[in-house]
Amino acid sequence: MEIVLEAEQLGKRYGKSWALRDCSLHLPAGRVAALVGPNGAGKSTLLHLAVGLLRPDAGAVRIFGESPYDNPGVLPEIGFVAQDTPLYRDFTAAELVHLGGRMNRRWDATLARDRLAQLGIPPNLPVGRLSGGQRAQVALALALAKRPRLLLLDEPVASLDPLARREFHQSLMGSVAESETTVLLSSHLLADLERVCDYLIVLNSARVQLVGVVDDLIAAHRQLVGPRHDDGSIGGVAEVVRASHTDRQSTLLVRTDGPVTDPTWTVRDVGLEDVVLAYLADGATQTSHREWGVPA
Ligand SMILES: Nc1ncnc2c1ncn2[C@@H]1O[C@H](COP(=O)(O)OP(=O)(O)OP(=O)(O)O)[C@@H](O)[C@H]1O
Repeated sequence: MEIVLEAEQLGKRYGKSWALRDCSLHLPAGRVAALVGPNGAGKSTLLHLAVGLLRPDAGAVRIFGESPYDNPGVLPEIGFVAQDTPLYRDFTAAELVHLGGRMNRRWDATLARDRLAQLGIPPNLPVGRLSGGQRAQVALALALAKRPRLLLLDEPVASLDPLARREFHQSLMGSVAESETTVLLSSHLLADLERVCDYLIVLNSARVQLVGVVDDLIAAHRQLVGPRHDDGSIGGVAEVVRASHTDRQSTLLVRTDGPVTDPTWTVRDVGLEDVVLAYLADGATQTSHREWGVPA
């Protein structure tokens, strides 16, 4: 199994605060991976480290075995669309496609033009006058024209309406299926991600909470509902990820290590959104409450 992106105890600090800490994970080739977490979790920081825009303060990140900060030779293999889809606003889409050809050794202008024509993007209008969604499509077309082996997208659909989001994801999936590109995209839209991603990385408060193949993660978690349960082990449960209680009843999101056969529990399957939200529920707000001087 080829590993495209590998982070080992990776950390980045701004002043005294860690934006990313002890981040260890790997992304196998051919995956379409979701990078999720609340605002300020460290998603953009991880992507910027992966593309060599930031230098790690601890540990290492390697893309195809190379440090992107120390070895710019790996950068032609990476396509990156930053959060605000920065483009030269006075240039037209046609000019940007042409410019890309002058700036990149490997450049598929035909692919970019075909995509943009298919999407009805006007070629001769300055991109600053296109809609947010159209600009996102131009940025994606330019990134794909690079024929990258790894494509990093920082909240690519944030400015799109639901229909445009669906079209964006469909066209992205079509392109990467053809080219076998590995994709890592950050987003807050969990329901959308479930449709397009087969690998998941959850960040919270600068730390990795969960990494793995989506189907494996879903298969390894269950919701249990039963009489109030405050403590003690449950057969088949490796970890209680999140618990909520009423006076008489407990609802648990658990990671299993076998079948849960105790008949006092009603066992339900969970979706990706349930799993992610359970891992994000704890811990994030403690520091914030302290800093604001209000009770948690
Ligand atoms: N240039 C910077 N200077 C100081 N702190 C920064 C800087 N960039 C990011 N941070 C801090 O690092 C932390 C992680 O930020 P980052 O942008 O990686 O989060 P994110 O998960 O991408 O958030 P969002 O979902 O809001 O885009 C935050 O606490 C942020 O305030």
